[in-house]
Amino acid sequence: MAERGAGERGGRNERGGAGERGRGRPGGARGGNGRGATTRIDPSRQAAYDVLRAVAGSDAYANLVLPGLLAERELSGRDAGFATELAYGTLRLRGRYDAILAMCSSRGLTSIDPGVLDALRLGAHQVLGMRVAQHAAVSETVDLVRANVSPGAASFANAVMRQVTRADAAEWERRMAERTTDADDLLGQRLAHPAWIVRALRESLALDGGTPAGRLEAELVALLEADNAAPAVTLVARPGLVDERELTDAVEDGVVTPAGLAPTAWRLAGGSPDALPAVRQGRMGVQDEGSQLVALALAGVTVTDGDSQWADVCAGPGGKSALLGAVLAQRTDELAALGALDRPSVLVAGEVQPHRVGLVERSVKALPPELLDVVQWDGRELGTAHPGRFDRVLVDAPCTGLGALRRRPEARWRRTPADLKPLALLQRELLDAALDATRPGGVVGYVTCSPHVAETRAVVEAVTRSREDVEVLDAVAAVNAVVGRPVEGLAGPYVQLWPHRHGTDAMFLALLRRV
Ligand SMILES: C[S@@+](CC[C@H](N)C(=O)[O-])C[C@H]1O[C@@H](n2cnc3c(N)ncnc32)[C@H](O)[C@@H]1O
Repeated sequence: MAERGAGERGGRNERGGAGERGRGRPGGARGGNGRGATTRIDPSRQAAYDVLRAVAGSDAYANLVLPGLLAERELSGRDAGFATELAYGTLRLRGRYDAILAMCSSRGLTSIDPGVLDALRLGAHQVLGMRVAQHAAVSETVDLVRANVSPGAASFANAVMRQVTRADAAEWERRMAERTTDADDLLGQRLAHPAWIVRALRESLALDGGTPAGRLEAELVALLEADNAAPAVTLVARPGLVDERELTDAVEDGVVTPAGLAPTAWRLAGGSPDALPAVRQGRMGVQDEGSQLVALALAGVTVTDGDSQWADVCAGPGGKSALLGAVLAQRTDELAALGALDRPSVLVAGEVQPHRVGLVERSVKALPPELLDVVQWDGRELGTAHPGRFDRVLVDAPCTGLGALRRRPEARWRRTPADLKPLALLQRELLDAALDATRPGGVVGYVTCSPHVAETRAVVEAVTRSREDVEVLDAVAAVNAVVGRPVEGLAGPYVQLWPHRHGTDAMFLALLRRV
């Protein structure tokens, strides 16, 4: 064991001198299950392993489990960074590592103990996806299995890991190609996406007029690669709540840089967003730049004859409600100064899940309370509850989330094609209800964080075909107006943003005027 410890430290030093990380801290397992009583398990690897087990065993979300686990085990700095990269990277690239492990194991993956399989996935990521020394990755994986599963399983893990180290990533890709005839399957294995998602993304890129001619396959690869890269943290500075001086100081101090498209969007240079007082106070928040762009585009479309009644149909957890609310507050002040406010302004933010209603309330805490009406509702009933009431309505519909795969490492392996049909039906019902609740002349923004055609243009086209009171607006012009210049790679009339093209989640926006 002593030699393993030394080897392990060597491996870490190759990653940047974190040799003594985690020693003597609470949280390091010492022979879990009492089976390997003398083995000292690296706390970071144990934390990553526990995240994978939680994700597999209880449908937990890694980004919700990991922070609590790191805090509970007092892992910070490099230890926390290593555990995070190990857990998220392994979860993202799971399909790739499974394809490789299948070639290294004498048993089919489905007959391997799930705990052993997760440890092997972590080991494969250390060898093939991180710069951890091979001997360290092998011995730490074996120790993890011995401590968490059994000594017998540890020798199996040792045999598999030794096979994994016998080839480099390029050689494993060559071997994958030998075993697969389906091109989407192979691309999916290489770049760790299920084949049905590869096909769906290709279809969406093919229908997107922003995809340059002859570049479909190259764009697809760039998109899949972008899904595998951890995104930078983007903040929103809610208009009217953060003053210019505060932002200038944050830029001068190297804390943030302008994100580049939305005027409200700022990239965090590093560290925790909560370190910023404006974030703690709800004047700023963590929000993808694409989410900001689509909300600001809806808020910017010209609406005449009153603009005080806004609704956010699917509000939880409240990021877009907070941005729309801040814009509405500013607009209300401007109208009041001109004596042109016809009635009190309100943003009704509704959400079906009670606990997410609470999240919305937290998100909008910095806004004037009289401006926000946070409610629990089923958005499908909006049209009958409030016919023709609203000037602007956002439908940020529940969706597969295929546009935010880089943020939710496990999501791509959880979703199945069977999710699409019920979601598409719900999306159509929500959009229909939103149009019914909008007055003639008012505008609805239909948004998804999925680029899947079944959830985007197919929903919009099904609804617009079935009604005669809807005009499709040019959403590209609305986004360009927000950015202040033409954004490359947008074709219209809908907006489809892409991680590899725009550095945002793959958000979709359609703007519809009720006529
Ligand atoms: C994509 S999320 C919205 C994200 C939110 N707009 C934001 O920016 O923070 C979709 C939300 O719709 C909610 N939802 C699902 N079905 C709904 C329904 N029938 N009525 C209202 N909300 C619903 C989900 O619970 C989820 O919180």
